[in-house]
Amino acid sequence: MIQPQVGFHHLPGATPFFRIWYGLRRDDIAKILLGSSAAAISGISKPLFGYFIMTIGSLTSRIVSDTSTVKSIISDRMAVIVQCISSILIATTVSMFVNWRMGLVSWAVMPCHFIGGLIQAKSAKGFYGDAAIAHQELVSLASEAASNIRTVASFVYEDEIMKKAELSLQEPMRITKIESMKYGIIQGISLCLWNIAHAVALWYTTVLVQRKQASFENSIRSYQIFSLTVPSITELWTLIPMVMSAITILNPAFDILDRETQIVPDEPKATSDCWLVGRIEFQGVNFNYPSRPEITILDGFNLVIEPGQRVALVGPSGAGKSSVLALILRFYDPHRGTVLVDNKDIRDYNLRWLRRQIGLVQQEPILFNTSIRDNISYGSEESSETEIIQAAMDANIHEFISGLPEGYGTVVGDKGGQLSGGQKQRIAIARTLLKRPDILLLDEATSALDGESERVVMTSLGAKEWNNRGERSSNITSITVAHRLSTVINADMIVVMEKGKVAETGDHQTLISADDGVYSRLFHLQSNMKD
Ligand SMILES: Nc1ncnc2c1ncn2[C@@H]1O[C@H](COP(=O)(O)OP(=O)(O)OP(=O)(O)O)[C@@H](O)[C@H]1O
Repeated sequence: MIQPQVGFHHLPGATPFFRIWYGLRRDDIAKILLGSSAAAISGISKPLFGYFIMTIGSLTSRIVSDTSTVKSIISDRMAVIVQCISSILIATTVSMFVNWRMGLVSWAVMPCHFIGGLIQAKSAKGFYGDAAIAHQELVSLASEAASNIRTVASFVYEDEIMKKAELSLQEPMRITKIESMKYGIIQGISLCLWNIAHAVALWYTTVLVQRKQASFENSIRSYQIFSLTVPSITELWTLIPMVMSAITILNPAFDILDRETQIVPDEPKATSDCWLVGRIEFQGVNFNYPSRPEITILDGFNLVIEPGQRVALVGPSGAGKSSVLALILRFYDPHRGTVLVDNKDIRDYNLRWLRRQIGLVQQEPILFNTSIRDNISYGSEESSETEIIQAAMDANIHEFISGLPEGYGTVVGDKGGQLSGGQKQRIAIARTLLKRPDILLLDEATSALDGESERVVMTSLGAKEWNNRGERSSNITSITVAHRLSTVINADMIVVMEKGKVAETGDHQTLISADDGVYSRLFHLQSNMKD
């Protein structure tokens, strides 16, 4: 199965706080604070990722919780912080004006609040961070379990999932308990410092009155200004830790955004108005997945597919068939060697344009919880009803759709759950045909169809040509990956793969006549199983 590539592109690296407020880059700040060499040593440069490896759950959790954190930092907390700072400044000026001695005392006791606030900030950091991580793990687990609910239920795995959920919360809960106790004590100390500041200010007020250095009215005014401002100071110091902790939570979110894909979809920029003829060539391709660099998947792989040819890739599981399709779609680049499309290196095409010319149908098609019509026209929204129906006919699904009470307006349910596997596959084939691809990649795309249905679909796909593109009328190039050899019997060329290499090529008749060949052995094995 081919996994889709998800790329996050070109977001500048910056710490969240500064990125939000000043748009400064992280390495700029590091350079300012530490000097450029420190930035290099600390590895602050942007990470490069060939592939994005993350569960849907944790990604969803980040999107939901982190974006609301950004909102709360920007819209709520920052407004209050600015309000506190301005009221402190105004109050200090006024109290200096009323009685400068009192004004100075107000400033003199400020360190009590600063120290209390700093201790709070330090203790709050770990407190919020752990809760966020625990939440993320739980969301990931819940989303995975919910999206695979049938597998979970069929293995009676519900209790295990509950245990895992409890387990994932145990350690953070232990840490949170300790942290909340620490936080409470620290909060108490900081309130104590707050009261000390009040007591000192009040005591000094009485001293000033006794020494006649201030009138009773002015000293009361000055003390009132001070005491009314202290809550702002305290609030400021309770908000700053919150913002600091929120920034800690945001760091992983920005780490995701800072990821850059090695395969940039918009380079080179130039696209083409033409279509592809459909010639594909693999020249000495060596390939391994970035997540498992030690395992060679394709080893000196050579293959030429002529325009309009119907090619089948067969071979034992794990031979690298789907990986060949992944390279044509440029989900990955080969480690060594070249993939050519129409005699041009695949890397020289604008990737988005190239992918638009290629249709892929996978074994487990992804359908959306919307109508059959919308599912078929996905990505080809400008298509007419006639074109949608024609695509459905080619995929041998029109009859079934017409028989439904709501026809093409029938909603297919979450992930197409209200349809059978074969119906989903045929809708996915119709969707891909509507895209009018020049190259069609079928990865076990008809595995859920019965023999007759598969024959109709494969015959229709084999004869497919897009006549309405000017002078062009050649068949589309198709590559079919299949385990069931009856699927590929009519292919123009069957490529038998073994351990990342081409073991045999030829049409069905040629390959079957080689008694000791891999294809012949597989074919007879499958025929015997049928008997
Ligand atoms: N995303 C991935 N990361 C790491 N290894 C992978 C990845 N996808 C596939 N592989 C490994 O690459 C090898 C070839 O996989 P591939 O899917 O191309 O084989 P295949 O011939 O299509 O197999 P099957 O017929 O079972 O679908 C396998 O050993 C598989 O474990």
